[in-house]
Amino acid sequence: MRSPFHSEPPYEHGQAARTAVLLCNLGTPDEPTAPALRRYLGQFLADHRVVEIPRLIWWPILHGIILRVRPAKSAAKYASIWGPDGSPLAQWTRKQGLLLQGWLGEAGHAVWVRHAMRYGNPSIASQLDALKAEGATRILILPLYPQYSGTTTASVFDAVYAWASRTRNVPELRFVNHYHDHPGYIEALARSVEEHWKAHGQPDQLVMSFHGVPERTLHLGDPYHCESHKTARLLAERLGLRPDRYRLTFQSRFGKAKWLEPYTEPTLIEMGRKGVRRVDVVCPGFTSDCLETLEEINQEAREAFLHAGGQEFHYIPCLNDRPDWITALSAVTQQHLSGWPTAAPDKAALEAAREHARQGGAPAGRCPVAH
Ligand SMILES: C=CC1=C(C)c2cc3[nH]c(cc4nc(cc5[nH]c(cc1n2)c(C)c5CCC(=O)O)C(CCC(=O)O)=C4C)c(C)c3C=C
Ligand SMILES: [Fe+2]
Ligand SMILES: [Fe+2]
Repeated sequence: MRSPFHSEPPYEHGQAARTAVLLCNLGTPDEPTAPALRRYLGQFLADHRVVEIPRLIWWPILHGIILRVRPAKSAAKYASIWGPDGSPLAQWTRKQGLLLQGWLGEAGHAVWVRHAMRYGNPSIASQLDALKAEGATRILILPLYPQYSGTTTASVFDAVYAWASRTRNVPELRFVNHYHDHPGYIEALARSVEEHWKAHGQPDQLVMSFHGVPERTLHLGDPYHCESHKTARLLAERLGLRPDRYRLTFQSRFGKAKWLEPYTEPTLIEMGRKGVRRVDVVCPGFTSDCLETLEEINQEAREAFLHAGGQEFHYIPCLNDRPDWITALSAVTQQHLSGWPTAAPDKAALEAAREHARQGGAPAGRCPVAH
């Protein structure tokens, strides 16, 4: 009989414990085309965390109507924001991963950073497989959503649990729920607004627009509404804005149900009609520019405000690759890594751990590496 010690991995000796961070974002289509959108929306809108309608009712609507009509319309919107390197959300998320890896390295942590998408590519499962194959034994799951919502954060966690349920040797896992009130995050937001104001002066009103969710999620206990309000209050306080100088609104409503109010675009139209001359819009819940900020806010909402009588509309970009934002992400990461060793492991032990992962354990009843 095989000795139980044969399957004991080399990192048990403490030399090759390897810590990794998986930055998780929502995802985006591979191309701005109707077929790519159909694949992406098919995966996204089938998630019961996102649409909480019983399958029996939702499935015919999704497959019979939405996936026939929406892909072409959404593809045209994506085409209007697509860059030379693809989807802005994908580009910024990739860059944030690389920068965070560098920042953590400079702070003396030998931590791997990868990024993954909840829908589309690279998937959470494929990136967790890759980290494990590289020898990671401890993984911090860091969603790129500062405010917790069951529709986003918990859905990322679901994907991690689903991967873990199919994995024999599960690494140690930690999860970041939120950082909506983290001083580094608030500071980065405040500086992004202040830099804009330094260059362009101040507006009559600052609109802080967050992605919406159905209102019923608030009554069912989802903290997203409250966390968005706390972020907005902290940002306003840090900017020294009185309550009558800013508004919190919710955008991107989907379907006919009531979502969190006030809605962004109707609020901007009302402001334009009431004679507000200039508004600046910032989207603190989005950590990367994406369709919802570049098209819905900077194109559609801009036009709606100006058409309603507003004179000047300024869109303040998301945190993207701002150094103060990467510093904040690095601070959140370091707080959550506390107690996990992050020193560079012994090279030979690491190679042994990788070999272990490559061999898938002890295929011939014999452990492939020496302990
Ligand atoms: C169907 C319901 C939706 C809920 C609930 C929802 C919550 C939610 N979404 C984000 C962040 C993003 N959403 C983005 C796009 C997007 N969102 C929905 C629907 C819901 N979102 C759809 C159908 C789409 C796709 C575009 C479209 O067809 O309209 C994006 C942009 C992705 C990109 O590729 O650029 C982001 C980011 C949050 C934070 C959130 C809840 C808090
Ligand atoms: Fe969304
Ligand atoms: Fe609330």
